[in-house]
Amino acid sequence: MSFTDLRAARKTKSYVQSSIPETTSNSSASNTSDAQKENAESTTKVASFPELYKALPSALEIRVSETSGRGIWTKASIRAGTTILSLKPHAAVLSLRHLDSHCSACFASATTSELRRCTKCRVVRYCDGTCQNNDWGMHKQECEALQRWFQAAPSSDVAPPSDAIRCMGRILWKKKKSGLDGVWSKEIDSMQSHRKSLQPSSFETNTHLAQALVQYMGLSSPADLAQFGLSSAADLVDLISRFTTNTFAITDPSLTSLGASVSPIVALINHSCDPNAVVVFPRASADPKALEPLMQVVALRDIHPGEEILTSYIDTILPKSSRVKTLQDTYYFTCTCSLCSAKLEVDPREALHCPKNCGGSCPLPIEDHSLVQCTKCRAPVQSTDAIVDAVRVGCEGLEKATSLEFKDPAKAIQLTTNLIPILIRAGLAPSSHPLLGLTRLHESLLISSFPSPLTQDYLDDTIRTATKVITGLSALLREGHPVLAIAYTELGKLLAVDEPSPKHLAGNSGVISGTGSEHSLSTSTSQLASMVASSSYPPSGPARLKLAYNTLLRAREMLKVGFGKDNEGGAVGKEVREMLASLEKEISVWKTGVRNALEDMPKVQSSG
Ligand SMILES: C[S@@+](CC[C@H](N)C(=O)[O-])C[C@H]1O[C@@H](n2cnc3c(N)ncnc32)[C@H](O)[C@@H]1O
Repeated sequence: MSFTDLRAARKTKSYVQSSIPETTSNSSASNTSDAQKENAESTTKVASFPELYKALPSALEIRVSETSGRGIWTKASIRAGTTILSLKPHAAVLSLRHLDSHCSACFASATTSELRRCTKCRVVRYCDGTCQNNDWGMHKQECEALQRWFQAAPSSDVAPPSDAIRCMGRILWKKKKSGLDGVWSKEIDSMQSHRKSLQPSSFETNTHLAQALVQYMGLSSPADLAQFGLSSAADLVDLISRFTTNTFAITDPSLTSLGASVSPIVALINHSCDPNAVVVFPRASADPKALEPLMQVVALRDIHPGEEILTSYIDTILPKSSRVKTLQDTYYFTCTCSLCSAKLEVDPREALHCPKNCGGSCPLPIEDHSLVQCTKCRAPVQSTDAIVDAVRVGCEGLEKATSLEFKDPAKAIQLTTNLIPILIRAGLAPSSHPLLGLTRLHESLLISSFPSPLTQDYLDDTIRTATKVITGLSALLREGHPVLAIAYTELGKLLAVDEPSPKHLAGNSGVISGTGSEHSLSTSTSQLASMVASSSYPPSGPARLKLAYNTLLRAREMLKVGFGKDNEGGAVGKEVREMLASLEKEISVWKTGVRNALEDMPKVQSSG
């Protein structure tokens, strides 16, 4: 058992003994066998808190493992696309960027003028009085705290506190309101903390956060802390550690991050870089006002009885070294999942095309002058130092462009435009890091900067970029993964946009070279990869419509997995169904037009 395992085991003990991690002594699990015994007993002891986790369906159970502490296992078979858990988070807040464009209660998006702003704090906005009333229990004290925050601010342009601070504020006020011994509070207190393992840098960050939280909540003495079940500043740092380990990003149905949320039940799920389930917010509840934001855990593949439900805490398109670092820095464990322990000859996240184009691939060289060759034809890769340099520059550029995405999109797009060709010339496969990250960012920048009027070249360039994103993602993600489903949806939508100056009207038939006819417009990854390499891609006119239709059909199937089949892929699934219906009409109008034209043709010929 590694040190990390032992540490995870200790955490299990702390939960089992008191359900309040901060009271655990570090010396209580001083050796591996003690820890193993304690973990073995934990399953029974978890059951001794029957009042907690009532929302867990009976087909699921909490078990404790030596390596990862508590987790959720299934007793029944679960089919891909099944919604395993569906619940409202204990607490949720919008990030600063979305406070003016989304309702702070149900998280629906709207224009700023459609939303009603709270007249007192002037920070949060709501769809209407119903949403405002629904949120009042949470917002009441938050509202006073926000007013205090601005009164104490040195200038009028000070931003509200970060989403982490506002979310922790909501948690503490709700704990007090619902009773420190109540189920709600106990579930929050039972979430795993890594206070004792904090790195010095994280400790410093958490201490700063603690200071901001104290200021925001207007706490000035230990007595003030006691009302929230906290007895010292160390308890506050512990709350922050628990928050960091157990927070989920709230996303909209297209996976744009909207803010932060905490759900103690969903936080019981352990991590895998090759997950069998995913956490999404499909926005498909029957009563959006009261139930949203509804958090759902959906099965990405069939899961068998006795299997653990595992989601990914991080972006799995990243190479192993980045995943290991993030998991260690933020979650304090070393991942031993099937992907991390697989001995891959070439990881598609770090792959080069064969220099002889034999169809094989080569691992990325990791240092200058390292010897790499194609795993199929054994052709050696030349100029490895130039490739290493290109990757380094690409990684730095990706970081910079990501930080500029909203602050200075023109600069960000300049960076992605310059860097992508460098990495392509270096031979990186579309699924390789940082090429895939840059291509995804480039697509999203192109879409958000659509010129008015839109030009054919700009639209076609965006379509080519979206196609390359799918080619890269398909090598890494399971069919039906929500990220892939949204990528197909984006491409389908782009293909369905009215062409500003259609090529087919300028004499181009709209048939893609290499595909023969519009009937062979397949959306398989290999077909998309060969299409995007052709100079006549994307097609124009009817062939484009047909490709849009096929792409959206594929997206609909994937959305039904990634966002749940019960709700037919959530809000995006619904939008795609509507688009398919209107494309069907467009295609049939076009077919009728062609038929009529063909029927008219002989008459024209005979009269001539
Ligand atoms: C969100 S919690 C998951 C539930 C947690 N196991 C518990 O007992 O409350 C995240 C923490 O669980 C542990 N964990 C999650 N996945 C793990 C894994 N694959 N291997 C080892 N530890 C893991 C780590 O300590 C991590 O910080």
